[in-house]
Amino acid sequence: MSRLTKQQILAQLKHGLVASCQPVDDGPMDSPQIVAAMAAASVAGGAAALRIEGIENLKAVRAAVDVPIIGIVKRDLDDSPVRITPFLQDIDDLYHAGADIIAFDGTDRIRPTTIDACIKRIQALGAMSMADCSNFAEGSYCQSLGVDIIGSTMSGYTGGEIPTEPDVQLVRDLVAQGCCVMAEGRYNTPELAALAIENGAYAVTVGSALTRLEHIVGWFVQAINRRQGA
Ligand SMILES: CC(=O)N[C@H](C=O)[C@@H](O)[C@H](O)[C@H](O)COP(=O)(O)O
Repeated sequence: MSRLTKQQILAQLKHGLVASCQPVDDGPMDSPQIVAAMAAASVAGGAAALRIEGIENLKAVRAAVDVPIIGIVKRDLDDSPVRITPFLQDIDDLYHAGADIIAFDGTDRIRPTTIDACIKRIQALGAMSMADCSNFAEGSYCQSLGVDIIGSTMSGYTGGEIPTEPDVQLVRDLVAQGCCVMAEGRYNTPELAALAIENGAYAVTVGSALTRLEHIVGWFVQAINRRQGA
């Protein structure tokens, strides 16, 4: 498989929309064929890149599109809250399935593999790295270790109530620190996605609002029910 260079990937990503095609687990759309169709439809709509979970999904998407793919593997571990690409083997598998950028959890929590080891493995393979962080300290730390892209992905997901709005302030702070920032997490409308870019994000990733049909339908139903006082 021919691979994009880092320069080509960054040029393609710049100020672009990344469509995260992650169906609801075990839902009716959770199959590689459907994920590949979502990915192709997203590219047809103008997505600059894709974020894909799981090796089988990644292989199916790689065969269907040419745009850069951010690959992740999600696991539920017994002894760590870290879910996104926790093992070095996951990194190898994602690379060989065709990921251009490999994202991993960059939070400061108990984890099976150090952040440093993840970065070194991704670099050794020649892929680009992305750290999914929840706050400024984590983002700065990952940046200091040489991660290519810092994502705001985990903001709001490491404890407490999940906010409804995206963490635009974190994007601003990381940009001011000199990071190449992927705004991600709850950018649920076109206006919010545009706001991320306005605030200096290199690119913005949108998932639920594009590809989790159960969530989207639920938002509409809830709005109707609220209006009716239900
Ligand atoms: C916290 C976590 O595990 N986030 C995941 C990371 O891959 C996905 O579940 C999100 O859908 C993705 O980050 C995009 O965000 P949103 O769906 O809000 O547009």
